[in-house]
Amino acid sequence: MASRTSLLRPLLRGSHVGLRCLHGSRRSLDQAKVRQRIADALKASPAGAGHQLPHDHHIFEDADMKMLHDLGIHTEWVQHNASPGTLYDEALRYEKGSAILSTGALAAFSGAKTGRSPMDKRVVEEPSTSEDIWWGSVNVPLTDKTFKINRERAIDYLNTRERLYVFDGFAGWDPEYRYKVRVITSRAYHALFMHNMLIRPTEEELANFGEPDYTIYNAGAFPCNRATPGMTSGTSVSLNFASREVVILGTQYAGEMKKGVFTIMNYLLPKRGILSMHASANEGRDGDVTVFFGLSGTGKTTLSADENRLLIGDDEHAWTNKGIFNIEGGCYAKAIGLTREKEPEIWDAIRFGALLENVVFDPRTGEVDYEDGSITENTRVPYPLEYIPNVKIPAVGGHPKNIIMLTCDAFGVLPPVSKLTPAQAMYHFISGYTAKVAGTEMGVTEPTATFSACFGAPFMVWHPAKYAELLADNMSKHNVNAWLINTGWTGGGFGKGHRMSLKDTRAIIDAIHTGDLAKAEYENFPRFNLQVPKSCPNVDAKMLMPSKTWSNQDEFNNASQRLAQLFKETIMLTTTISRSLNRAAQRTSLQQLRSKAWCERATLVVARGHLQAGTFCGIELTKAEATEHFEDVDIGIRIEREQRERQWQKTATSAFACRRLSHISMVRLFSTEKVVYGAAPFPGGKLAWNHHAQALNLIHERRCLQLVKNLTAVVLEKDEVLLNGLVRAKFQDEAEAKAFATILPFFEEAGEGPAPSTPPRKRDRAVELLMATPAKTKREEDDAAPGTPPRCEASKMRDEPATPPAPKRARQTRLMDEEEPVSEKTKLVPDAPEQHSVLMDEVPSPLEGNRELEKTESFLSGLLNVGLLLRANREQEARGGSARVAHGSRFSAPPGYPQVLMPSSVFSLTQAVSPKL
Ligand SMILES: Nc1ncnc2c1ncn2[C@@H]1O[C@H](COP(=O)(O)OP(=O)(O)O)[C@@H](O)[C@H]1O
Ligand SMILES: C=C(OP(=O)(O)O)C(=O)O
Repeated sequence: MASRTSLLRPLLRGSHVGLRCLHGSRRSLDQAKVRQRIADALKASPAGAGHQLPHDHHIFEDADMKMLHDLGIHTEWVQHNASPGTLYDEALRYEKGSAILSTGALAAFSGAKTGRSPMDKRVVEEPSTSEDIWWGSVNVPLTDKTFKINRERAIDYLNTRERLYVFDGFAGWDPEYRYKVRVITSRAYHALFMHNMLIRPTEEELANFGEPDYTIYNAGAFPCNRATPGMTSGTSVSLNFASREVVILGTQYAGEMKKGVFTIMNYLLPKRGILSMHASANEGRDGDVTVFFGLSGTGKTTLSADENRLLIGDDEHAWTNKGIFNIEGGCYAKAIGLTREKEPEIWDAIRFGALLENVVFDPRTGEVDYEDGSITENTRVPYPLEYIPNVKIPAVGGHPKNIIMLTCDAFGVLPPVSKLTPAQAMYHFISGYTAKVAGTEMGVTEPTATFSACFGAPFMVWHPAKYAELLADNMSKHNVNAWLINTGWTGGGFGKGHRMSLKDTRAIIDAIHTGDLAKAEYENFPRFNLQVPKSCPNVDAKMLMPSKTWSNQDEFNNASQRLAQLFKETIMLTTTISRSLNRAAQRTSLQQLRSKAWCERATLVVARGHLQAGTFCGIELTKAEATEHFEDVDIGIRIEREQRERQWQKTATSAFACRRLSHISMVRLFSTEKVVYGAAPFPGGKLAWNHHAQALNLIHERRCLQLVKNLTAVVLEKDEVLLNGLVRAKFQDEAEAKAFATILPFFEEAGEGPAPSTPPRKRDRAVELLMATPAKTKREEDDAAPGTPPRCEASKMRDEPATPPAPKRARQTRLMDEEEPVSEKTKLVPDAPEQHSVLMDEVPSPLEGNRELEKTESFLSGLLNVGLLLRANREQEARGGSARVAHGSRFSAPPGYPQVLMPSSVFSLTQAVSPKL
């Protein structure tokens, strides 16, 4: 066994002396002279004998050099798309610990970081993309200024290096969706990694490469400055979609580059209506394609390498109207515990040109100990696709016949295989339940349950609904079978049971491919309502039903209940995320924010470490502004301070639950991961919450229905409804818009809270008025005399007059919320603000005339479906049945309810199949 110190000892010393003389050379030298000087230098070097003279294109052409100079890079020695042999040489000479192993693979070490650093990923917030991005804990915003500081720091560092490596390659095997990526790095190891992982250009393609679409500056050996605003550690991976750059500082884990490219593709492809997938894929002899979705460690690489099928790719794919294509040119397999018997294709791919990262080996023999995880559990081997014998090049395939969702269930509860309905497939795609395995992310040391939307939340850029909608669309068009496979634990959870055997998982996948599994008899797996086969060729039937593998049934029931609870909470979170509505709303100016009607309802909260006007779309304020405009400023500041002192939970619970919660409930609540959102009428206000379960309880049990209860609607145009005076929802036609308005009373009735204070007669009248309000055309509005207040049906209805003065040019009246019912809880808030009737022109809708309508629709349908389904579920359950929800984009309302056509949404599907507690 190799000792750690011996591993890190440089293998070759001083052999670069001769090469150094090149640094004085000027780039104006022609290439022949440069090559001659290298040859001379090599001859003079102690290791020179037999040293391979770099191929022509290893040295940049002058034009390319100029391109680098323009980026601020002035290092003279730049290897361009060097061959693996050259990169081996370079690594052996200049990178500590590098060695050629017995298989011919190159051993490389990534230093302190041996896994991804998701907490240190940042995305530049800038106008051209900010509305598209799903901001939150995955896509943490960064200012352009900080990005520039990091970029400059990276370039400064690269300029201190005597040798740099540039690799130009492609992402995407379909030429129509192919992007050019340039990687600039100070490590030969990184260049070889990207040589393996990107699609390698031919000589001709390289000659015509031109300007890249995206550039990655990998200065991972040098830390970022943690005092730079927005940086929280010495590591930073920052993406800038506007400048099309990625800057890496403070981590040499090579996976950051590959996942950086994937993140870029996850932005660019959906923007073009193409689904990108964190999935592997292979193809049968008959051309049938299988896609394996899964978070890291669930088995995408392992299971897609199948001797009976052609490998298309092991990690990142896209699905167009032609079929699927791989994004990458290589595979990135896990090496821990690797054996030839279990994973022969991967084992045989470990040869010259492949890298072995962070493995322990015997320096005398070069033999690797694959069981040794003492450097990291995340030992890896990147190799080119062609190293798998049965690979499909070009790496494209037809439309999938089977979609397999891989989950590594650390609870040991989910069956090894279940057949999914389309609704269940969407449900599991959106929830993305699995366990993070040790090592892949820094800090994860044992399997940890997680819900990673789209089975790859860390790499998604848009809201998960964007990917879910594309997947739902593709699946319905191409009649795909969907399966859920648990590659995690069985017979007990992590620590008690054991990992599903690879042999069984492979046998199950074989049976899917032969069609045997589809023909099997199925039984129901209770609580999760999954269809589980009673038998599967080459698998012990007892294995198939999880309860039968546990010795203690009480423990099984507890674990299953716990997991179901987690699912329930997560899907509730996911279905109610406001998508990018909050970003749209952010465009509202501070001036509008200062308008009295808004201020009175403002609540200050802390989100993303900044003081924000909670119910006002997350607009960031200075403390001075906050103090000037908001009476509640002290609470916000206190929270901010206490948050810093890590007393978040206490503060959140005491401050919000006792005092501010009902205040905020005025503007409705819903929640995402640990964050409670104020929804309509001012979406996007955020409250930080420490325990999302706790927050959910508050919302789910007490507030959710009030959330929908308080919606009001005005039919604006034939097909457009104005919701709560702010959010416009566009419907297919007038009938749908009217149906929407008609359904509102049902939400009101569905509320679990105290009866609304408005008498039913008034309520009916409101609906009548809503329905009767003639759709005002733009022309009619323009024709109205300036200064003439509009017909205010809402204020006619109300006992009190509308408070604000008539606007100069009013167009549309907002029908006000019903008064908030005064419950015991709201009484806790003596200063609960009043809601005022405001005319639209006074507080113009931030959504007006913008492109958010579609997103609004999705948001609304998600929101509304929650309300409808809760009621439907209750009623159906009361009758002893389960909720009835139609597949597709339509919600089938319970008998006696009007049939409501909702805009296309996957949310109704997901709600329908949520596990029963
Ligand atoms: N039943 C199983 N199915 C798939 N992988 C398994 C199974 N049991 C153990 N493993 C191990 O889990 C790891 C899966 O990793 P990998 O295939 O690289 O996942 P991904 O490509 O999804 O990140 C491999 O090390 C594999 O040997
Ligand atoms: C490389 C990674 O993913 P995967 O395990 O899916 O290859 C990663 O998450 O860093």
